[in-house]
Amino acid sequence: MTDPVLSVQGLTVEIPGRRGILRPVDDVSFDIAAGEILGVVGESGAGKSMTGNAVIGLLDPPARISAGQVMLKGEPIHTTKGDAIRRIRGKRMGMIFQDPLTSLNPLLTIGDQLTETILQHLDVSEPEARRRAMTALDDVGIPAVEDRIDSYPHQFSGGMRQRVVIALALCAEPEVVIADEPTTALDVSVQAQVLALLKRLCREKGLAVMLITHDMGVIAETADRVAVMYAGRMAELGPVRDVVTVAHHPYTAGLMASTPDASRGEARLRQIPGSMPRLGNLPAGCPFHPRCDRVGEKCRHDPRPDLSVDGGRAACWFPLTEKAET
Ligand SMILES: Nc1ncnc2c1ncn2[C@@H]1O[C@H](COP(=O)(O)OP(=O)(O)OP(=O)(O)O)[C@@H](O)[C@H]1O
Repeated sequence: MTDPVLSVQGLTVEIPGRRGILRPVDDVSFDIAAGEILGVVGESGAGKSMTGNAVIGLLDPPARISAGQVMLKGEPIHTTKGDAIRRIRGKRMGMIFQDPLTSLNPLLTIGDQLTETILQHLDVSEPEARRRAMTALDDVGIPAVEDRIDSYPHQFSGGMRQRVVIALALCAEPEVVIADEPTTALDVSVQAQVLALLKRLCREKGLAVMLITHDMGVIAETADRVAVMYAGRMAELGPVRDVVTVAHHPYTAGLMASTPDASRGEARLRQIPGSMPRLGNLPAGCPFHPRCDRVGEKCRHDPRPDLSVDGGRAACWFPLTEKAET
């Protein structure tokens, strides 16, 4: 891989609670290169959003980064606070959330919101900012931009609003984009269009994109590499085409099996039995072991192995490429 734009190493987030310290993100590491989409996938509560929020400096106290580092083009940003992190967030890292209405101000036209953001982060004149706002809207496929730029968010459909949010995240020309369930609130057909747009912009603008989703289908369609998370830790990391062909971690295989393949007309899902353990009540050994059909004695007692950089792709004692313990 060329030098990564975003490098996350050993990232750990802690939340002090009445019954002790919770670790919603535990020793998570990944890199994202320019023009690459890393998909982060897992069920609800896996720690995906918390990872994204930690990377972009948006953790709500008392949650805090307790270990590890976040490097943006080799520069550590995990200790950056206040105005400095706000500047990085607007200018160098953009964020796209699930609900476009949380990112848009209902009282301002989309043109004013874009122009304001551009003026805040780029050293350009007001007419130039307005021109760039138009280009940004054009880039995300808003038709008849000249007629729509002075419209308010509620005058757009859900899909078009999410395009505006993408324009807003990209208008200050960031290097990294974190998209947290960007299409979950949209109809399936609109979802595909918005994901295709994100992919095109990632390639054209050389963005490093972290795409957070619970949907393996979205990953298969959109991402280049995938990080599978379970109970705050990384279960598997690898190129999407390898992972969807042969999952190494039983949890990844379970996620794949519960994703319907529309091309084969599949509708019924085979859900993974059981549910993700609560953070304050993690089982001993591998946290996935109570749900795992390959569980061996080791899994009940020994912490799961680390992901090894070369060799093992999954944090599992008995990955699917090896014979299960009998
Ligand atoms: N303030 C908090 N105090 C205690 N636990 C928290 C707090 N905020 C989040 N958590 C827990 O942290 C874990 C990770 O949450 P996170 O939102 O990152 O999961 P996620 O994978 O993004 O799931 P979802 O898709 O539902 O958003 C969850 O178990 C959640 O209950």
